[in-house]
Amino acid sequence: MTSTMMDQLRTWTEEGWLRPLDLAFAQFLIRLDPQAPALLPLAGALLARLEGEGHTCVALDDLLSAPERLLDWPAPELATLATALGDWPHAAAWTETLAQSLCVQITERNTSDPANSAETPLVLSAARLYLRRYWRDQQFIAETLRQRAQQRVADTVNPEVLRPWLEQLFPAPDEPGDELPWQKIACALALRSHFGIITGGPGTGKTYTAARFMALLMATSSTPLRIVLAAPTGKAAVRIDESLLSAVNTLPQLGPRSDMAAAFARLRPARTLHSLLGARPESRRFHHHAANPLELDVLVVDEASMIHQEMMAALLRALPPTARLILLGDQDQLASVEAGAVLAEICQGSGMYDAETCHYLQASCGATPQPNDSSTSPLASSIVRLQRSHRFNAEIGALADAVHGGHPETAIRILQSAQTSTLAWQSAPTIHQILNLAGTETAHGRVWQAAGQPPPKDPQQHGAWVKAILKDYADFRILCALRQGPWGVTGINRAIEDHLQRQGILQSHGLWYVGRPTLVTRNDPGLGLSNGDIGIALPDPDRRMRVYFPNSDGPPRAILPSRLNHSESAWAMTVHKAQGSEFAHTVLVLPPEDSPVLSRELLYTAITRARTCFTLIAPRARLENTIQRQTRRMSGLHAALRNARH
Ligand SMILES: Nc1ncnc2c1ncn2[C@@H]1O[C@H](COP(=O)(O)OP(=O)(O)OP(=O)(O)O)[C@@H](O)[C@H]1O
Repeated sequence: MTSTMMDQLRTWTEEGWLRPLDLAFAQFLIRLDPQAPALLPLAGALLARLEGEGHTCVALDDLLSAPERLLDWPAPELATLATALGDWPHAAAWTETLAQSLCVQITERNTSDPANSAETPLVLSAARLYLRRYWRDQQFIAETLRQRAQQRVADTVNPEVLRPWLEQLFPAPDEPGDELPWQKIACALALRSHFGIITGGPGTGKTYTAARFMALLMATSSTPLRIVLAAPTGKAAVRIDESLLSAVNTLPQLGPRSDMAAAFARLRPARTLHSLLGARPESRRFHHHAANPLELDVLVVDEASMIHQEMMAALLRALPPTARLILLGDQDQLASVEAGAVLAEICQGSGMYDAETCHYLQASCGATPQPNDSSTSPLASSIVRLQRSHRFNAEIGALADAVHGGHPETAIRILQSAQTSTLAWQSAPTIHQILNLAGTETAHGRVWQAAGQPPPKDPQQHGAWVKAILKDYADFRILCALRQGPWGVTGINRAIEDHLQRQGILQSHGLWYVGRPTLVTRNDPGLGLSNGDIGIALPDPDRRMRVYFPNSDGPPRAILPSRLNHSESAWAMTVHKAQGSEFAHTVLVLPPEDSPVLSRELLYTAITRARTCFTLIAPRARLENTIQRQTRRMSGLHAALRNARH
């Protein structure tokens, strides 16, 4: 029976429906437990395959009721899978069968049984099957966040004392007609406990609010605080630096202003989470952990939707229990590339505040939401969702709302009736449209032109020339849903490079050419570069090619191309890689054929990258079913947050 199952897994691997890694994991389980039932290798291979898609567990009811929603397999393979699963048609049958294996711990069974509490590679808990490390991280995150949210900071400012400070920082309601002053509420809640989340769409004032929270901490603390800013990627770290700078400029006088401005200046530059925790090359371990915690009092992390589960666990382990953690992010954006959707899971069911919290808000903010004690998450009172965008162009905002709400007809109406150049839609896509867009009308065209000119000889002028080119490049971006294929990143990058060569603009000598935008694809601590950083290959004053990277603290950094071992061209990039960035003009290309990666969250994320102009290149049918497809990552974190431990 088990050998027949292994044959089937091998066939699926040869046909490409499972990865060699998935098969290898099934083989590993069988080596550990040769007598195991046939369900074990099947469960192991599916679990590994789905982990590769970002799920932190397999929810058995989801798998058994609708495997086609989870696995992008053709109908015959799905039918074979359904037959294979037929012997274990419900979660209880899985529990009974997998309880016979040495490889699975069933958490609901008697954990005093040594066989059951051993460090098995798999854990089955509440009808969800996990790789042990995911289960362990999930339980740790849930337990730690519950404790943090419930623990009040020792020196909380009295709400009556806080009130005039908050009135000074948030002088008027967000907008006449706004129901509640959510930014003020977010600030007051963040001050009260060791954990807080400020979520909301783009431009809703997350950084604006966080800056006021930090200013209040600085103004009211009797001792100097060690405040650290961080983000999951280098790009996002640069952006929070920039946003914070403009937020500080809008701060009212709060105590000695010059001190405050200097104190904020000392917070920069923001760190990436990898560098903050002290990532070690080729290792999952970090320099900072529970026994060697970070030395800080307050940690503010931006773009928290990009934090994957393993990173969140590492961060919480390294955080001293007395330190405050504030997460900023948009829960509706695409989740991290790696497994988990931590921010969305934590924020699920938020927006309900218990009576004690409402009492505190009334006293400190002079306004409060209705108390609601029926919340399913103990963290709900630590989370605030900001409602109104202060930056967004109305048409882009309306389109983002229609997509987020799952209304294809409304989205199409908005795109078709756009009166300004803010929105454009090409519903019969051709590669020429993309080349035209990238070539003439936009900042890319200026990059090409500038790169073709001789570089200034004077170092200062040269620095300004490089900065201007980097800025032009940062104003325009083509985003793709897919990596491969003619409508994916590789196809479009190649089409643009071929086009430039035909036009005589690009003089290519192998991989590198003047004007090549270059995306770093792996962290390189030696060079001080992070996965996702983008530079442009340009001549230095002596006409030697260097790749120049933006640097918020000074002139662009020049790196020898030969030192960039992991990089690719970046005329186009994936929506995933663009997370944490914004461009004046964003173009999104969807392929003509359907693909499971085309989801509402991906489209929402792409639209919200656009600051002033968004162009969609996609057939109508693709747009419709992209809006209809909602991705849901399987995870037990929300349930674990509700249920303390199980
Ligand atoms: N209450 C407010 N009154 C006036 N301006 C505001 C207010 N809140 C935010 N803004 C302005 O709106 C803009 C966007 O704010 P901010 O950068 O804080 O938003 P964000 O939610 O952090 O954006 P992103 O999603 O891009 O990170 C900024 O220019 C900020 O100064």
